[in-house]
Amino acid sequence: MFRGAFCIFIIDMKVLSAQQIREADAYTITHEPISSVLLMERAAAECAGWMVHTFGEAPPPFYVFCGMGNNGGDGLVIARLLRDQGYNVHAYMVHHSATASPDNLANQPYVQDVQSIYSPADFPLMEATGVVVDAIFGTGLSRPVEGWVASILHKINDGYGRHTIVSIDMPSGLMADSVTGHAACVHANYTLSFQFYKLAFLLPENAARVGETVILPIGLHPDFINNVETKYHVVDPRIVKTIYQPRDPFAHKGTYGHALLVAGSYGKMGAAVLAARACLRAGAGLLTVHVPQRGYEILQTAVPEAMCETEDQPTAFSAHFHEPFKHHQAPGYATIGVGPGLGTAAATARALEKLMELYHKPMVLDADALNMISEYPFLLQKLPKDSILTPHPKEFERLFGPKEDQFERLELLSAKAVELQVYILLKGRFSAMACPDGAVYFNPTGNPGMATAGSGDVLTGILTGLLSQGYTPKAALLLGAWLHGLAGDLAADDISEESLIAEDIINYLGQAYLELRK
Ligand SMILES: NC(=O)C1=CN([C@@H]2O[C@H](COP(=O)(O)OP(=O)(O)OC[C@H]3O[C@@H](n4cnc5c(N)ncnc54)[C@H](O)[C@@H]3O)[C@@H](O)[C@H]2O)[C@@H](O)CC1
Ligand SMILES: [K+]
Repeated sequence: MFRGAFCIFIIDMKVLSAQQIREADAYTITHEPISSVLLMERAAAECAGWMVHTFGEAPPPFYVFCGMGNNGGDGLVIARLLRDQGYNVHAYMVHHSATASPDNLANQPYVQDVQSIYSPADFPLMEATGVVVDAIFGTGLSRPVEGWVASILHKINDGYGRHTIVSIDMPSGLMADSVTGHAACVHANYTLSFQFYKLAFLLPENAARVGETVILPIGLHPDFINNVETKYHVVDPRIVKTIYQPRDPFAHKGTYGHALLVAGSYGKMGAAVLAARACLRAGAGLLTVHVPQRGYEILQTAVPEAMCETEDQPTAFSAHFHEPFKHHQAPGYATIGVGPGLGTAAATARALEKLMELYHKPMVLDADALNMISEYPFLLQKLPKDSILTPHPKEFERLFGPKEDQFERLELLSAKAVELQVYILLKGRFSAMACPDGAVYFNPTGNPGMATAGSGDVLTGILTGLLSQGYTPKAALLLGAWLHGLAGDLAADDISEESLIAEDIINYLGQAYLELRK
């Protein structure tokens, strides 16, 4: 018996634009109410607290570079608070504008010995080690940083590796919602971002600038956050714990669905094996794997828990599918995952087309299934509604065309999910998952060790296994991407990122599930 879709209320972490953050700020000041200078104090106190907690054991000298807006105001307050705690703090004011913001001005009298910087010649000599606090520009940056101020940012970057660079709210020079390109920008080790991720942090081209993101709550008003409409979201533990459904004590294997995986071809049976193992470890009740005739023994030996089927009339040693999948059975499956190691033979593409004509529940399409769709774009119109597509950037480009930068790619991702009424997961450091309503969720789990052969096959298996159990496509997608990344993180903690192989992600999936129970 196939369990019905879970009814889930999904909460999430919104990604606000710079303009929306300003509105959140203004709303909080009016409705909490709190003065803007006290809100600055609260934000800066969070930063100073984080620094004491992180660097407090062997206090380094702190070099705090302040701008003339409110980001610089934060810097001034941080300098004061750290000095109050007895730390050795050097403070600087980078005079990039003629006037300072009112809250910056209000804080200036309380910080003594602030050295002014008017040109690169004023840049200080710093000790070999220390913490550089970058509070020059935040969300108020309105254009690329140029001229002597750009030189100051470059000089800060010259210390990267010797100094720990902590950017307040944003690395100075980074545009929050648009392309920074090659413009000058601080390269931070840590970015202490107030309350929200900024979209720029989630783009691969900015990874080296942002470093590790730490989100610090500063008490912006919950009414505003709940009501503000955003397209972009970051998945967090609260969301996945809400989605996750512990097992029913009265369950039997039929409760968790019968999944079909269509995968493997000559030389690529490993992809089928990995997807099958991942599907079972994700919790599918029953699994049938459809492989070419010559992959039969491999699959049966490597994954004894799965059932295996081949073509009705197998061609001897057939390397690809020449027969349609078992069409008469297809509708009975809870879901179907298609693509890992499948090959792109014309006969296989025809079989895929027939499968999509026959099967109307959401399926998972990856790898060669996507490559065949790129080759025969009319297949896009035959995708079952709410299916999940999981392209890596090259597959995405083959499917939907090239884009100049990730901002444009995300727009296209969202538009295609709406147009085709499917879910599309664009793989990357923060995999971006677009929904049929246009919303885009970023998954924060995972590490570079997962950039390894077969990692995508494992994700296909996990998603198929979750759909099979009755999770809705959206729930399966958000939970599956999270679990996949978390299993990779747990594996890397034990065996290193370098040694991590796809099988390890499967082996740590159980521990990732246990984390959800904590
Ligand atoms: N929005 C919020 O919720 C809060 C914001 N706070 C801080 O306020 C910051 C935003 O402050 P502001 O709006 O004052 O903006 P910023 O402090 O980021 O910068 C604005 C200043 O930079 C100048 N500027 C912009 N682009 C420039 C360029 N390319 N070259 C030279 N000068 C340039 C502007 O003329 C202005 O003087 C946030 O990043 C955060 O650090 C916190 O103090 C408290 C809460
Ligand atoms: K900054």
